[in-house]
Amino acid sequence: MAKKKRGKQRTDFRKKYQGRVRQGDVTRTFRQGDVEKLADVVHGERVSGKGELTRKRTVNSPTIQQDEDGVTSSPDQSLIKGRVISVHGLRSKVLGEDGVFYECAIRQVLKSLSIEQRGVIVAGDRVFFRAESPADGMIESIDPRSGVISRTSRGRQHVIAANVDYLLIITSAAQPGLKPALIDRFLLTAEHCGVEPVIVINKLDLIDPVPLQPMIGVFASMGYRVLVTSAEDGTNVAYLRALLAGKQTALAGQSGVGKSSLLNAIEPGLGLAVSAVSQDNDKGRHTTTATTLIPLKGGGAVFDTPGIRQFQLWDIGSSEVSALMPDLRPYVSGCRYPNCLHLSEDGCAVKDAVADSRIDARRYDSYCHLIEELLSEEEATFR
Ligand SMILES: Nc1nc2c(ncn2[C@@H]2O[C@H](COP(=O)(O)OP(=O)(O)OP(=O)(O)O)[C@@H](O)[C@H]2O)c(=O)[nH]1
Ligand SMILES: [Zn+2]
Repeated sequence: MAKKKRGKQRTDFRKKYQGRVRQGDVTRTFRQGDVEKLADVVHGERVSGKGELTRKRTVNSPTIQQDEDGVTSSPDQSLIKGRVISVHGLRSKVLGEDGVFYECAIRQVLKSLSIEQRGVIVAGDRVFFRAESPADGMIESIDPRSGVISRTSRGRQHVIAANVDYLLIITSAAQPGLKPALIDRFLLTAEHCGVEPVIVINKLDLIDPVPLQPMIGVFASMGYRVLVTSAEDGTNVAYLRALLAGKQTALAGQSGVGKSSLLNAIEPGLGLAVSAVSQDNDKGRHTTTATTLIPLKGGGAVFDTPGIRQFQLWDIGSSEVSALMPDLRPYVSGCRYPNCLHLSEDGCAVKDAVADSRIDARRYDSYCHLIEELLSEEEATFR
C-alpha cells in the first residue's frame, strides 16, 4: 500500500513538472505540496526528453550563470560556493571554494522540505552559502545532484553521497571471505544510479589468486573494471591512487574488508581508524560510523561510508533487474513473453543462454535469488 502511494505521488509530481524533474534521490522524499518550493531551491534536476539524466554543469564562481536550459545557478554574488564534507544533524561541514572549512546551518525553507528533517543535504552536495565567519555559515541553495548513491533504510531512501563518479565496491578475498553475490548487488546499484562501478578485491596477500581468475574474467567481460589489491603489501595501491585522482568516489563494502586501510594506503597521513576483524563473526566491527568526504591531495575526493552490512536495493522492481545486468540484458528481447522474469517461463532466451554458458551460471543464480527476494517483498507491500 505504502508503495502504491509513493508511485502515485511520483506520477503527479512528474506531470506537474512535465518530466523535467529527475526521478530519484532527494526529490522523492518530499511532500507533494513542497515540490514547488524545492524546485526553486534545488536549481532544476532535469531529465532530457528521453528520460535520461543530464549531467550537472559545474559552476566555477558564485556569480549568476545560466546553463543551456537557462537555469540560474547562483542568485547572489555574496554567496560562497562549496562542497559538503559531512553532515551532523542539521549542521554541515562545508569546504568553501576559498579552501576554508565552514560550519553551516541549513536555511529554514530547505529544512522544512524534509519530512524527517534529514537528508536535505548530504555529503558531496555542491552548495552556495553565506558566512560571516567559518563557524557561522548558512546554506542558501543546493546545486542539482548527479550520481547519487542511496540505499533503503527502514523502507525509506537514504542518500549516502551525491555527485559521485565512481562506486568503489570493495570486497576482500578473505577475512571476511569473498561474496560475489554482494558484488552483484552493488553493481545493480551502480547501474541504477548511473555511477561507474569499480570492483576491488582486497587482501590479496591472504590468498592464492588463481582460483579467482574465472570470476574476475566474468566481471571484466561485462565491461567492469576489477582491481585486486592489498593494503598490507601495497599491491595495486599506486594504480588505485591514480584512478581516483580527480574523481569523486563513493566507497561501498562490508565492514572489515579494508576500506579505511586502502584509503590510508593511497593517502598517507590520512590516519583513518582501522580495527581488527572480529574473530567470532569474521564481519569486522563497523569502525567507520559517519559518511564523510575526504578531499584527496591528488584532486578529487572519497566518500568514506559506514560499512553496509545488509545492502538493500532502493526502488528496483523485480522486472527491472535484468535490464540492469549487462550479461542478461542482450537476451531479454528474445524471450517468448514480454514480461518474462526468466525464472521458470517457457521460451526464455535468458535460460537458454545460461544452459549453453553464454551467461555465467553463478550470475544467473545470483539473479534468481535477488528476484525471489524482490518478489516476496513486492507481494508483502501490495498485500
Ligand atoms: N592481510 C590484510 N589485512 C588487511 C588488508 N586491508 C585491511 N586489512 C585488515 O583488515 C581489518 C579491517 O580493516 P579496515 O580498514 O578497518 O576495514 P573497513 O572496511 O574500513 O571496516 P569498517 O570501517 O568497519 O567498515 C584490519 O585489521 C586491517 O588491518 C589487506 O590488504 N591485507
Ligand atoms: Zn526470459
